[in-house]
Amino acid sequence: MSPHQPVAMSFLMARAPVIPVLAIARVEDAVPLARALVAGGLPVLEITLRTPQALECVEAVASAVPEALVGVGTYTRSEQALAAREAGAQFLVSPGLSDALVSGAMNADLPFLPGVATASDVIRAQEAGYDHLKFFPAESSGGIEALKALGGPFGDVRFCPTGGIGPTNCLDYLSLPNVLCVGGSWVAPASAVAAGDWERVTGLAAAVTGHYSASDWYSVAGEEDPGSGDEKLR
Ligand SMILES: O=C[C@H](O)COP(=O)(O)O
Ligand SMILES: CC(=O)C(=O)O
Repeated sequence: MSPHQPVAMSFLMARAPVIPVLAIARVEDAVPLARALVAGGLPVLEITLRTPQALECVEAVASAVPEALVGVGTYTRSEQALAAREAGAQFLVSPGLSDALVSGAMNADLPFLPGVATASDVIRAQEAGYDHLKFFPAESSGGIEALKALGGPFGDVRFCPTGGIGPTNCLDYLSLPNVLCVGGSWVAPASAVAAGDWERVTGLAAAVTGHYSASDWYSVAGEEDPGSGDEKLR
């Protein structure tokens, strides 16, 4: 196990209540999308390898949005780890766990958030040295009740549930003692990204974080604030 992994992952997972899970279709959307999420209080971003240009997006965000902590998601093949690191990724997220993925993450010296769905998966992750885990797919793997049950035998494990989480159930997940944050795509809807509606993205993020103002949005978006700066986005 990489000795710094639990510290780094615990920091990342405690940094914000939601890790946006992003599949970015156009490289030019990556930076404004990242800025909009940061402005809404969500600086830890997972850019998934689900689009061919994902690593270009990581590179763009890593160099243009220093406030963001950008990682690569949908890490499913060990060779992706070094490519992610070279693009500027600061962590790796996978829907699952394998020996090869662990080796790849260690070779790249990147913190790794492996995906688990069962007690046996958790034991396997612990054997590999990981106690900060993604619970995926959260809703269809038993959701909140499953996390409560896993909290019995695995009281020291901390989870980032992902899959089927949105504005109506995220606070219930976040209230669990073994949940540090949740992952989800709802804060960056494809329709908002396609339309360049960054203020909507910031509003969805701020609806969870709750304390970000319009002036923050204009400041991070690099635009002039036409208002007083005190108006809430939501
Ligand atoms: O595959 C699912 C994504 O990782 C996130 O799930 P979601 O779209 O339900 O938030
Ligand atoms: C779902 C997930 O864990 C991922 O794409 O990284």
